[in-house]
Amino acid sequence: MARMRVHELAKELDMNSRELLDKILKMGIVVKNHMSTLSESAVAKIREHLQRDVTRQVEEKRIGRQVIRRRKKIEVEQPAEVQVAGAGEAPEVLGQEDQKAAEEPAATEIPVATAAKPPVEPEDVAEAAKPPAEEPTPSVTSAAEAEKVEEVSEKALKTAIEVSPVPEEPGLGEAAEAEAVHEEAPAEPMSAQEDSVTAEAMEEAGAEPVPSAEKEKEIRKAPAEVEEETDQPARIISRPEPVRAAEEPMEALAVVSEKGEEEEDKAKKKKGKRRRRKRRKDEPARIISLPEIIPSEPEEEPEVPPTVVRFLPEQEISREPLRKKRLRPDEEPSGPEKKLRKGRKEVVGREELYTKKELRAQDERGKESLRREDHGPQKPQITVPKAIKRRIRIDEAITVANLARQMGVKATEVIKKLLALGLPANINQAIDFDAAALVAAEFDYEVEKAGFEEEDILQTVEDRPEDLQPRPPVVTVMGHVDHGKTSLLDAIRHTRVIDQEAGGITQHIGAYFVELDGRHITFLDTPGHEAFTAMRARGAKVTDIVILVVAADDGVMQQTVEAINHSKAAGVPIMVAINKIDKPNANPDRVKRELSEHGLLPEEWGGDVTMVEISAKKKMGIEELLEMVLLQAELMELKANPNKPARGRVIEAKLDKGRGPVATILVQEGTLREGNAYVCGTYFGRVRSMFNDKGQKVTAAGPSVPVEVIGLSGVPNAGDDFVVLADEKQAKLVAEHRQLKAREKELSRTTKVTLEKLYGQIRDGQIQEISVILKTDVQGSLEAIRDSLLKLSTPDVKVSLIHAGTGAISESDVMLASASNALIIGFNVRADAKAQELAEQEKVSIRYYDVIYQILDDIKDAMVGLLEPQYQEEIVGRAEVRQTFHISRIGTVAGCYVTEGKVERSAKVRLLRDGVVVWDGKISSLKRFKDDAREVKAGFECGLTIENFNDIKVGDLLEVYQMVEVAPVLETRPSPEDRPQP
Ligand SMILES: Nc1nc2c(ncn2[C@@H]2O[C@H](COP(=O)(O)OP(=O)(O)OP(=O)(O)O)[C@@H](O)[C@H]2O)c(=O)[nH]1
Repeated sequence: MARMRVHELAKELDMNSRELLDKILKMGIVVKNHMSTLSESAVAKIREHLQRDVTRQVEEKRIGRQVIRRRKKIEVEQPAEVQVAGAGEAPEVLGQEDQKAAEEPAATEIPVATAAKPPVEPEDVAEAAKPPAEEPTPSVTSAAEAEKVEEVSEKALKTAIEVSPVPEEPGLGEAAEAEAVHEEAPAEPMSAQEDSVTAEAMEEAGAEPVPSAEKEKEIRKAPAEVEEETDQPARIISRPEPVRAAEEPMEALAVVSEKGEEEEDKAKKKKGKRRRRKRRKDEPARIISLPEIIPSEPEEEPEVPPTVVRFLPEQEISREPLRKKRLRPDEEPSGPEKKLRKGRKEVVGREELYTKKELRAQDERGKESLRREDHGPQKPQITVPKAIKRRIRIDEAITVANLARQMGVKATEVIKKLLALGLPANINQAIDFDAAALVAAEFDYEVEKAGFEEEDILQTVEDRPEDLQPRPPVVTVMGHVDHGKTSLLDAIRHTRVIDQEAGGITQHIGAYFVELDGRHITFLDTPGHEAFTAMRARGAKVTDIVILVVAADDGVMQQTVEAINHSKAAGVPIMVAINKIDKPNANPDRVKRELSEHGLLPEEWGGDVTMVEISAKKKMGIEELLEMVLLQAELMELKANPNKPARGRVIEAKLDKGRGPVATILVQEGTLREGNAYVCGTYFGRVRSMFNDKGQKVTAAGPSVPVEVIGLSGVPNAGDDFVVLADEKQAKLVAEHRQLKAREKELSRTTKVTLEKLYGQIRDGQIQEISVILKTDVQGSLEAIRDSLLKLSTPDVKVSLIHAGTGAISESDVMLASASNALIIGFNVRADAKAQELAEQEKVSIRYYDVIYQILDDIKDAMVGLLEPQYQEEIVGRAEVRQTFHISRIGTVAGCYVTEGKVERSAKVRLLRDGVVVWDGKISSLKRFKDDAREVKAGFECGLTIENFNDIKVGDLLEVYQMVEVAPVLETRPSPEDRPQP
């Protein structure tokens, strides 16, 4: 027999571990608790001691005639006194079994084991050894109970059970008792003596000593190891699980007894399902080897309470710090625990991850973020561009779309603002600088006039004085009609150009280059002040000297004066050529006198105007005139720098069938060469080839030299500039920019006033008067029409005569009309082609008449249109209400009888009650029976409803009326200030 533990021995002896423990202690054998190991000699001693105390008796009692109750009777003798180390009290002696007590329910039979209580009967002990939870309250009178008692008694023959004085609770079974012992065990400190005894006993068995209490605690803290042990069959038994606590003694008894399978099986059956399950799980062989294994593994120390063993691992693991760096070397997991950690998903608390300091820091940060959240989430903020970015550069006009894009707003917003400003425009329409500035201000943007960007490219460098060289003068001929301008140019050309050329074929290029004694003069073959003005209107200042031709026989005429004025305005010096001196009625002095009246005083009269008497027809005084021109040029010190890229002006341009666009360019400065890249107006290109005024091909043209240039991408306008650039790319850039500007300008150009639009413009407050430019064929009709027009003026609308004159409608007239927003009336005259073209460009309205009263009627109608429309009430019909109906959703329907005229669906209605107007509104519905009607005539009945009015009563009178527009009547009384002008 090997060593045994107390509880195993108790099981073998079929008695309570506590009781056995007490008995052992009383025997003087030092044990700590029921798990303490007993040496072989101690076991033998205990057995011997207990067996002596048990005697077997069978008690028979006749209950009836045929019934004899036979009971096993265990008589417990007074055990021999054993000296118990450390226990001063004498062992208790069990008294005789009370017969009656056996018949009482087991629950009540279980004695409360206290030191003061009487001994417990053997039957009671046997009963108490069974798990009370599985055993119903037995009735000792039943046969089954008799058998049970008999079996227990048989076991009791081998064992002596001594009831210990350990306190018990009534009804508490062995299992609970055992568990209580288990739980108490760890708390009980093991004395040094006990340790030594236990260790000694273990040494005898060749096993390792039982670990100390401290060690045991450490083992409990190593849950993984304990958990791992559960996989080892031999150790399962050694682990005092709570569910098995009550079974352990019985199991041990069964194993150790080896009395036969029968006894064991019987015992198993009585233990119920849990017992059977245990048996299936545990293999006998392992159980047998139990004693040898237990001491070899200190961590198997079954001192650990079952509850602790079961739940401790996870608790302990969860408390394990996650971070390895925090682990001390002795805390490092190893072996099974390490494996366990690998395979298990661990839940680690925040407190285990961070130190207290870190946690405090995190809490502070959390509070800070909460404080920030208190302010609410940040909303997207609309960033306002800097002031420098809120400036928009506009040349002369800008499209609505472009403006909106530059401001970063929707085009519709811009259009709305424009409408609010009274400037209706669509998205593609260009608005001028002023309108753009107004709209931009609405969006907090500034508009600044963009310095012409191309100026950055077309840089004009001031020439140094030493670079300047004398250049030929450029001369324009002006004069009144038929005074001989063309004849003069022809005379110069023939004498100075054609006559010198062999062959005499001169190509007309609009300019002549005349040589006189090695000196040159450039004549522009565009006589007349219209062209001069047109050139000037484009900013082209090409003429150095004006030759004013005045016929000696005719004197100063209207266009002579205009030419004088135009020249003076341009600041161009004038030289006078008194022509037709060959005529007999020529009177040069009269001409000089008349010219002096216009500020041109001849030199011989002390003035500064050179006057040369010539005859174009007779070619007289031509060279003298040229000499005087050259002299004038010398006085003017006309100079230019020929050593730089050329700049010039377009004198004339046309589309040649064979050569494409051809332009006559007057080089004003620099030298134009073949191959030069240039920009000309809105076109660009390279100079493919050049020809002079004689049709000769040239490779270079200096200042004041007219050349015909081929290689243009389009036909430019007269007066356009011509600039040579470094490369064609730059030229293209400038040209495209100009095209864009021209387009915007064209789009922004508002149509000038027309007679048809006058009314609208006056109504919108744009026009308070009608401006007219009158051109007639004769002076007489001019005066008649002028007086009639001025008489049309009324206090509401004023007719303003901007300009009146005889002759065809000229470009000047168109330009004037464009500038003054006037319309042109031509009486028996027409506009010339250029004027017509210009009028189309400038959107100037020209109206032609041949009957005076038609002019007056049209103007009068236009003026009438200017007046606010007037409306007059017209009664359509009358009706009386004879019945009313109220219909939900519709309201009150008036059943009426039309007494007069008719009732119209679209008409207005006035409701009269006792002669008082109660309501004035519109008819909302009109029905004839059930059908909608457009009108109901007198003598018929109808039903009608009035818009937004339901208080219709029987007897009300309805007056149906409509507002009719009445033509306004103009007051014929002229304004005092609108007297006919001289
Ligand atoms: N006797 C005489 N007749 C001249 C002279 N110069 C021009 N004429 C005549 O005057 C008329 C008009 O001459 P133009 O050269 O056409 O005059 P213009 O100024 O060019 O006329 P417009 O082009 O209509 O403005 C022609 O019949 C010429 O023959 C001249 O010196 N003496």
